Amino acid sequence: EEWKDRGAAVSIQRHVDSNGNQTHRIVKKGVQDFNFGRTLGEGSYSTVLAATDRQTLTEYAIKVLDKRHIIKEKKVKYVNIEKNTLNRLGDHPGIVRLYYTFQDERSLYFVLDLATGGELLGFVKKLGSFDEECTRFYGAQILDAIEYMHSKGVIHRDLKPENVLLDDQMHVKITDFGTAKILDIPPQTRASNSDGKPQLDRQDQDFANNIGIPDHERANSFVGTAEYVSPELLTDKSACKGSDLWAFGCIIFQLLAGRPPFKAGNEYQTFQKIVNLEYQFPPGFPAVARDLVERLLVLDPTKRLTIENIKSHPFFEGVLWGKQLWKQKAPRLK
Ligand SMILES: Nc1ncnc2c1ncn2[C@@H]1O[C@H](COP(=O)(O)OP(=O)(O)OP(=O)(O)O)[C@@H](O)[C@H]1O
Ligand SMILES: O=C(O)[C@@H]1CCC(=O)N(CCc2ccc(Cl)cc2)[C@H]1c1ccccc1Cl
Repeated sequence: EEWKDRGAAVSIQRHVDSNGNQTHRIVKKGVQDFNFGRTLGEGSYSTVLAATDRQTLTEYAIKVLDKRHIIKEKKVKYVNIEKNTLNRLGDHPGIVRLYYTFQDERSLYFVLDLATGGELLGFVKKLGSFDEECTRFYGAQILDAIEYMHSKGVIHRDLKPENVLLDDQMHVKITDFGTAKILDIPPQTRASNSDGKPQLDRQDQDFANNIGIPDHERANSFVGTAEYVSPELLTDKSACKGSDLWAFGCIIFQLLAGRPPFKAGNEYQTFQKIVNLEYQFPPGFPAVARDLVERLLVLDPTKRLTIENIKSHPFFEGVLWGKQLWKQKAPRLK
């Protein structure tokens, strides 16, 4: 009973030992197991604090969500989406990893990778814009992480430089999965109940209840950050994997130009520019990068470059994809 009042959670850590045998360790972590340090930042429903695990001295970022506030703002669904998505995406160097979750009477806690470098946006603002080499490196890491997400049936839906964090090696760590979309949850049917019908769990039940309801009629149909929203999300309210590649095109443009392609006085005008594909390249925008961006910022998502096409585009010539990409030194941002 002791673990209940310590707000601890029992979590199963999958462990693969040196000769590849998989074991499971029962790990019980709670608030008492960490020394909380400085505030790294604040979200609408959350505070993120640096923290050290008192046993292992490992440093983490712990995202603390206020239950009362979440319930009041009707964001409980997003909390579950963030947790379920992060649990699915536990094994990629370019995605913030979720180690534990636990709660106490007031808060929910997400123990995450600590990204000490802060947001990519900060560096773009500080430097004005990136040169081609830096854009290639950060673009490649972001694309590699998107490829992994999509392979796990996850669409981020709100990719932007604020959600691309950097770790102590200045490597990419993508965060903020509360508004992600999990595709085709394979209906895991449980042991069938009395009348022999397969028993669906809540997640599948929820999915099954909503299936066939187009996004725009679904209560929580979500729109990302204006500048990076894809045209299909604005016109028929449905996001697809291509929506993340539209946002990727906006990010590549912004790293080189120092501003996003679609920006107007207010959200409505920004949306108009997007659906009318109204954007201009600044003078001096590199031609190879321009070609890549022009093939990503395409209104019809089925006509956009696929991840494979992007990886073999001349702009990414020479990039070593896969594990190599994450072992190399980040180019100095200048
Ligand atoms: N793993 C992390 N390591 C370091 N800093 C982080 C980490 N996660 C979030 N932060 C920082 O903490 C701040 C709050 O992040 P959080 O995800 O809680 O809210 P948000 O998504 O930025 O805001 P909102 O909830 O309004 O979208 C952000 O500025 C972010 O840069
Ligand atoms: O899904 C889980 O892992 C557990 C299941 C048991 C549980 O009670 N919670 C918290 C559910 C919850 C979600 C939102 C609010 Cl505002 C309050 C409680 C879930 C939870 C615990 C800690 C952190 C996040 C979550 Cl979703």
